[in-house]
Amino acid sequence: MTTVRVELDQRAYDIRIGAGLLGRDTFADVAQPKARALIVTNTTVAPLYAQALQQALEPHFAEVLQCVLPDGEQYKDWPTLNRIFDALLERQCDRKTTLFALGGGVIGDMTGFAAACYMRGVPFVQVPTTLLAQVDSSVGGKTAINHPLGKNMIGAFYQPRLVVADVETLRTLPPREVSAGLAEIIKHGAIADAEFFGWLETHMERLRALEHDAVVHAVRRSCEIKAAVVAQDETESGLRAILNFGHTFGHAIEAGMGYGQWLHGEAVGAGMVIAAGVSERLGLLDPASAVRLQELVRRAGLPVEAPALPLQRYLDLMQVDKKNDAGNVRFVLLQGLGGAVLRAAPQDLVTSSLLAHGAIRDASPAMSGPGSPASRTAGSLAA
Ligand SMILES: NC(=O)c1ccc[n+]([C@@H]2O[C@H](COP(=O)([O-])OP(=O)(O)OC[C@H]3O[C@@H](n4cnc5c(N)ncnc54)[C@H](O)[C@@H]3O)[C@@H](O)[C@H]2O)c1
Ligand SMILES: O=C(O)C(=O)C[C@@H](O)[C@H](O)[C@H](O)COP(=O)(O)O
Ligand SMILES: [Zn+2]
Repeated sequence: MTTVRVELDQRAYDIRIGAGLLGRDTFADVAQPKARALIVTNTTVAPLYAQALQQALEPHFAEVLQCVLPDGEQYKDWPTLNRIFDALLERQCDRKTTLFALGGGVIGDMTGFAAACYMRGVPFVQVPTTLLAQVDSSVGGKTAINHPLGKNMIGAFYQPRLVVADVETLRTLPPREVSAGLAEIIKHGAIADAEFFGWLETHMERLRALEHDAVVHAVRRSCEIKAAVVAQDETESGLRAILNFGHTFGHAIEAGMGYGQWLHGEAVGAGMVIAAGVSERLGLLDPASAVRLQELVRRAGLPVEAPALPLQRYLDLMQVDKKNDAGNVRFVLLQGLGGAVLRAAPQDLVTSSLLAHGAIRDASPAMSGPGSPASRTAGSLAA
């Protein structure tokens, strides 16, 4: 087992990474022998891993309960979140109850948000079982549900007490979900560590085959990068926004297509390519580096083209983004490979990159001429 520490003073916590951690005594230091634990999971993960976690927790808690939710991004919503509160209240769970998020990012984000709200805050532990959740969503305390008009729009910053990433659980993950996790790993290299980006170029096939040493290295390095950013800027007043590279376009794709159609990691993959295109057009990123990023995304099994929505639809969707400032859309752009900046970008460059990567220009003159809806949006996008 290897451990990464998220340094947040009184709320610092460990990320434990290794094989077989669910079957070992990994949870002793979050034990509450007189209190209850509630495992929150979904219909796909429960039959695979809930029993193992139940057994690992039983020696440490008075009672271990389970709440099994429907599976899918489309259930990251109010009614499904309420089912966690129903489970807690039906069993009269008190404020010592610890929630365990067993699953991918959807379960992690919802369980964390439920833990932040229930009785104004109860402890929670992340037990991520997807690659994406192990390298990204289980770390850093962003918790949320989606709104039809925007991704992760209702939520809280609320840190877990512990993260346990058992890489053995990845063996049952469909290849498409492995690729989705690789998107966030590539993101970490692209924004913060050019050497790691180069390592990913060399080891992409080993990662897609889930070779143990390669996976542990990628999970660990991703967690180190994310933990260092979160420790400096927990609530995204500045630096933390770099973790959103690819997400302005990615979230527009997810919401625009309907949650669950494109996986989050797929949307981020295409979103990073489009954001690199904007960076290149602004002269922040050299063309060869933009090609390297696109090629690595493609080799990860991810789309490098956005879905063919009308350009104006993309521009409208991007108006709903937490990074926006007084109506100005702000993008995380690459400043060379391994560096990132948050800034607005001229509309024509954003449009040009979107059109180069799949968005469709509306053929109607009324939609594309001066004074059209597209050109009105231009004003609020300008730097
Ligand atoms: N909080 C954050 O910092 C953060 C970071 C990145 C992403 N996210 C959020 O995370 C979500 C995406 O997470 P995700 O990619 O894990 O998707 P997900 O949670 O939907 O899981 C993907 C699929 O894999 C299944 N699954 C999970 N573990 C499995 C296993 N071991 N074997 C077989 N199947 C398994 C799930 O049931 C689901 O069908 C999005 O909602 C995104 O917004 C949050
Ligand atoms: O932890 C962060 O900060 C991130 O931005 C990580 C992202 O990969 C993740 O998708 C996050 O949920 C996006 O946050 P949001 O605030 O843009 O919803
Ligand atoms: Zn993400």
